[in-house]
Amino acid sequence: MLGIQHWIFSVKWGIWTRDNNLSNTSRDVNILIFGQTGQVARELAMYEGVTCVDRAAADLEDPGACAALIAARRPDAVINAAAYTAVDKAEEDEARATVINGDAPGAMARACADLGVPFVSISTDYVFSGTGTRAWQEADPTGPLGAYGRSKLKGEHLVQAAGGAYAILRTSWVVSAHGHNFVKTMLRLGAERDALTIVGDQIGGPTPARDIAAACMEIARQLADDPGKAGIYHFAGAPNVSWADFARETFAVAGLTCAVTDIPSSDYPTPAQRPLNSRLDCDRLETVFGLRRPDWRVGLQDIVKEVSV
Ligand SMILES: NC(=O)C1=CN([C@@H]2O[C@H](COP(=O)(O)OP(=O)(O)OC[C@H]3O[C@@H](n4cnc5c(N)ncnc54)[C@H](OP(=O)(O)O)[C@@H]3O)[C@@H](O)[C@H]2O)C=CC1
Ligand SMILES: Cc1cn([C@H]2C[C@H](O)[C@@H](COP(=O)(O)OP(=O)(O)O[C@H]3O[C@@H](C)C(=O)[C@@H](O)[C@H]3O)O2)c(=O)[nH]c1=O
Ligand SMILES: [Mg+2]
Repeated sequence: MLGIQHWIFSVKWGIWTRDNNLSNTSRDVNILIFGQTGQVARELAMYEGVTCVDRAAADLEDPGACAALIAARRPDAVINAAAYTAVDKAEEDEARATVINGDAPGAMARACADLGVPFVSISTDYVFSGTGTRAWQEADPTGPLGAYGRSKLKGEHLVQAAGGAYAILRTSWVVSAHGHNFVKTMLRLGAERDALTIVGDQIGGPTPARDIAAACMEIARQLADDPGKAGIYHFAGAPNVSWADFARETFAVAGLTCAVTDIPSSDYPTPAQRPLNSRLDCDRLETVFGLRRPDWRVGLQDIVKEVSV
């Protein structure tokens, strides 16, 4: 049930947006973010009115503690930007990944539903099997290929089951100037090597963490106004590319000379299998929230600049 708390939040945010003509957060609004060091968490930390909690303050291996923190702090909204994201390592550590990516967001969602405040949780293209070439829609059947995808899918199910004003934002191929990601790996390898072989048969939308943070903030704001918008949404950068082409574009932007040869996924064996088709159909998010796919080539310019300074 969405109660008085929810109503106050909606009014606070409404006043801010009217006065400032900005789709941004209010000084008076208090948004709790799980995660502090991660790619998306670091971008969320740039907003006013947010409090990021790290592993020491809230360990997702203890879902009950995460829920208790929400109940004690009574925030106006919660965004979960913490997760077990080591895709290959998850294959041998599935129980831990499942608590962190499954049970913890479930507990957070229930605590938010009890308080009557919006909850935004981030999920992944890896909940899909990757068959075909059509872009995945929100209602398409899931079929994760590995432990990470299965653990994130459990999180989706538990968040949905909690009810409340939730949004599950499925994104893909997150990149930023911080933490571990493909762009940073390519900037390092591209400076060391003359040539690289990169998989060319996995296709998806690279998504700057900064754009994900902005989307999460806007979704939380709109959910406060209209909990009827609760649901699963896709959000990925455009245009879709292969990892090989993404590497080429990264080298071009960075001015690095490194030849890229396309290889099939079968020539790049990893403990976890990745989906070949990671294309996400993002129309629903645009229709309901007015949020469009960001052009990752714009974000890439910023990331390369920020990494090299
Ligand atoms: N990275 C990607 O390519 C993609 C990510 N996603 C999803 O987007 C979201 C954000 O990902 P991203 O920013 O890349 O994540 P990162 O891998 O950059 O960061 C993960 C964050 O989670 C925290 N964390 C991990 N385990 C715990 C724990 N037990 N308790 C508390 N905090 C913990 C980490 O903290 P610490 O520093 O202490 O380890 C870190 O802050 C996640 O839900 C992820 O599944 C979706 C699609 C693609
Ligand atoms: C370094 C390197 C990678 N690759 C391939 C491996 C892989 O298929 C692809 C990308 O490598 P990564 O290690 O970034 O892949 P990965 O960690 O699986 O990335 C995924 O992370 C999780 C958290 C998600 O949710 C996904 O959306 C996705 O971003 O590039 C090469 O082909 N050659 C190389 O030299
Ligand atoms: Mg990775």
